[in-house]
Amino acid sequence: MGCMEYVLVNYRWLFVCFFLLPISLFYDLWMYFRNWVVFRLSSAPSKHYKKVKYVQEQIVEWNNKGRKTKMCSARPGWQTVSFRRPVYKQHMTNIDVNLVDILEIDTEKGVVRLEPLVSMGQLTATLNPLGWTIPVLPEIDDLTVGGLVMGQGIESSSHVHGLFQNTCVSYELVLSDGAIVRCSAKNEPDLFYSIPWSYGTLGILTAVEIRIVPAKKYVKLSYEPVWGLDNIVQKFTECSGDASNEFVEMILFSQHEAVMMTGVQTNSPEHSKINSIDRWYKPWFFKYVQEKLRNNTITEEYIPLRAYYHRHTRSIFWELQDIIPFGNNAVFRALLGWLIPPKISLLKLTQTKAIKELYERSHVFQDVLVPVGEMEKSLRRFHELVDVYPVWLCPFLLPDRPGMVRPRENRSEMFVDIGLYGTPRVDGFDPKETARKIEQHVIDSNGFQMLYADIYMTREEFRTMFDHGLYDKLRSELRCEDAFPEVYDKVSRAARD
Ligand SMILES: Cc1cc2nc3c(=O)[nH]c(=O)nc-3n(C[C@@H](O)[C@H](O)[C@H](O)COP(=O)(O)OP(=O)(O)OC[C@H]3O[C@@H](n4cnc5c(N)ncnc54)[C@H](O)[C@@H]3O)c2cc1C
Ligand SMILES: NC(=O)C1=CN([C@@H]2O[C@H](COP(=O)(O)OP(=O)(O)OC[C@H]3O[C@@H](n4cnc5c(N)ncnc54)[C@H](OP(=O)(O)O)[C@@H]3O)[C@@H](O)[C@H]2O)C=CC1
Ligand SMILES: CC(C)=CCC[C@@H](C)[C@H]1CC[C@H]2C3=C(CC[C@]12C)[C@@]1(C)CC[C@H](O)C[C@@H]1CC3
Repeated sequence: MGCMEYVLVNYRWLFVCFFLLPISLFYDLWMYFRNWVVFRLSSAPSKHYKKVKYVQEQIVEWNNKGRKTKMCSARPGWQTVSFRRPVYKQHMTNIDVNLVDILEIDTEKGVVRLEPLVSMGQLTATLNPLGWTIPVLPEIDDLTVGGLVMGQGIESSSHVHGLFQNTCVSYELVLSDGAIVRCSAKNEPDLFYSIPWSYGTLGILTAVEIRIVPAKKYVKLSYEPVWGLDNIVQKFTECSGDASNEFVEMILFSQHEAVMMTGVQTNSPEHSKINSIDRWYKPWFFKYVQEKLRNNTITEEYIPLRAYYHRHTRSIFWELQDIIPFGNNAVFRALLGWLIPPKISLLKLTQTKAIKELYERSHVFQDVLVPVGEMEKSLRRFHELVDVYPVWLCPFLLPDRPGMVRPRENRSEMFVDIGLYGTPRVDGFDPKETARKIEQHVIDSNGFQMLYADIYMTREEFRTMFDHGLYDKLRSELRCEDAFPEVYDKVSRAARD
């Protein structure tokens, strides 16, 4: 390892603090200015169909040239919120999809109409001041509507509303022949239910309508420390089944220590208990939550809604502690905390081969979705396999609807997302072998894996985990076979570098 490489691997914070953070700041300022101009001129939203026409033209041209290679979006791999880069983009026809705007907020119909590249940060900045929100708002600022619809999205309100796609009302798509189609549960239900988890392999998404619900100014959040795995699972199951909780989330700090968080929105906070956790000088959220384990008491406070939504953005869950080890230090926060976090896309763009290999060898990013009844067994198994803490636990309701992901018993079922992000502490950790064991556990538990993470399953195993019945039918009807790859060929380890 050369000298420069050694510094970049072992002192990545030097590069991040002195180079990446200032660049992230300029990038944010540029986007802020761009959005401000767009909003003032109101020009881009009115140009939606002009931009969609451009997508159509590219697909028609691809047809005219003989449908020779498959298609995917031209969004560069470094911009996506996942560790891997999509190598498949190199040998496919890349369709330029410049659709970044919030098109319309229709409070009478109760929907917001969005282009696929609208990010979660942009959406909360727009909707929340107007007194509206969407039912499931995934917490990382840079996640996009298109990625969440075509992939999957989850948040602490999912135990009531389901996954991100379960809150969508309609999709607008350009198909492989260049035609535009609009589908909803009533009109074209087969296509509507096949789009989630399809990873852009049925068509190019150009707009989405999502339900909106009134937003209040604060979330009244309660923190309850829980000890002992039995109690942890019992408390989690109880709170997830209680629909009076608008938000439910648990963070597991060891196999036997957790903090349960439940919340409701309110406009009447107790002023002495307001905590704006998003201020730059405040501790990182997960560290702050961990402090709650010091006392065996339930505490409550009022967090501004947008700060609650993006509570894990500042520390990228707990990933930033590996990049800037002193990032949560009070002095650092006071002086430079306002520059945090570096953009995930820039971290990806600038990571060297050595850093990438280091993460590959000694890091895990996995979100495992299993029925709540399998939670205890799964937590024990993942403790044996990786011993990574904190662990993110988020419940979600899986409704009985057609599509790739559905409950086995043909009735809605409560699931838990077990998020494993960090450095495994087990001896002899082997990323591939461990991932295979996790996958087998998920299949045996009638669960699913989030597909942004590494997938080592064979095609047959993948088809066992995800129901391809409706998807295959639609791919054949819409002439997708020579137009778009199968999902497996976009998400398997072989397709991503
Ligand atoms: C009615 C209306 C219509 C609009 N229509 C459009 C449109 O069609 N197209 C368009 O592009 N824009 C539109 N806008 C502008 C709108 O998208 C946002 O105001 C704009 O994107 C600025 O958002 P921001 O996230 O960059 O700004 P800021 O709120 O200043 O945020 C700056 C950065 O910090 C992050 N951030 C801010 N607060 C928090 C927090 N509490 N926790 C964590 N991170 C945080 C943000 O996500 C962002 O990355 C519209 C606005 C309104 C009110
Ligand atoms: N809280 C949460 O729920 C979190 C979720 N995630 C994961 O992150 C992913 C989203 O990341 P993000 O960077 O936004 O998205 P990505 O760019 O990673 O896109 C995900 C997939 O959606 C496809 N896609 C996106 N837009 C379109 C479109 N307009 N038309 C057709 N296909 C499209 C992409 O196709 P193509 O390959 O052709 O570009 C890609 O296969 C989700 O899949 C989710 O699982 C990550 C962190 C947190
Ligand atoms: C809440 C859910 C469902 C998932 C959260 C997953 C995220 C914590 C990870 C998804 C992609 C990850 C990446 C990184 C950190 C953790 C994620 C955001 C890095 C920024 C870590 C540093 C590397 O150099 C680049 C990584 C890119 C992907």
